[in-house]
Amino acid sequence: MNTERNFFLNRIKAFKYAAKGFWILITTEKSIIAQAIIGIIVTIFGFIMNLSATEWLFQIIAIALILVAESLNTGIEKLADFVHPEYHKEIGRIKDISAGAAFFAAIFAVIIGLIIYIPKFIL
Ligand SMILES: Nc1ncnc2c1ncn2[C@@H]1O[C@H](COP(=O)(O)OP(=O)(O)OP(=O)(O)O)[C@@H](O)[C@H]1O
Repeated sequence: MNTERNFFLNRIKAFKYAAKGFWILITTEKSIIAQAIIGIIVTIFGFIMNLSATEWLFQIIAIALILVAESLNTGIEKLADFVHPEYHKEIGRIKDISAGAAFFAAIFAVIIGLIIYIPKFIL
């Protein structure tokens, strides 16, 4: 019973830490704020273009993919700067790889965007 209670208390605590991290990201991290603003603009555009339910789902997934990848990239950059603030070739490589993950997400988000919007403008 007690371990069960601890489990739930720990889950609530973990949720609070995660919410704190979310708040840090959206209030202090310029790259996340910029991506969130783009996400809001694209969402407004979605309303203007009257997207179908399926198109909305893919657009929301694309926005989420970008924000999640960018957030993890930010975390890895912070960790790298903390463990090794000075210049190091390997830190540069780690940061490049981490940024590459965000780039991956961006490529697929653009593909999703093209599939949704090209027919609306061309057909
Ligand atoms: N300590 C370092 N040692 C070697 N290369 C680094 C180091 N810090 C940054 N770099 C290089 O500079 C690039 C940009 O790093 P930085 O941490 O400034 O990321 P950024 O994308 O500019 O960050 P932000 O998301 O804050 O704009 C890295 O991908 C890496 O190639």
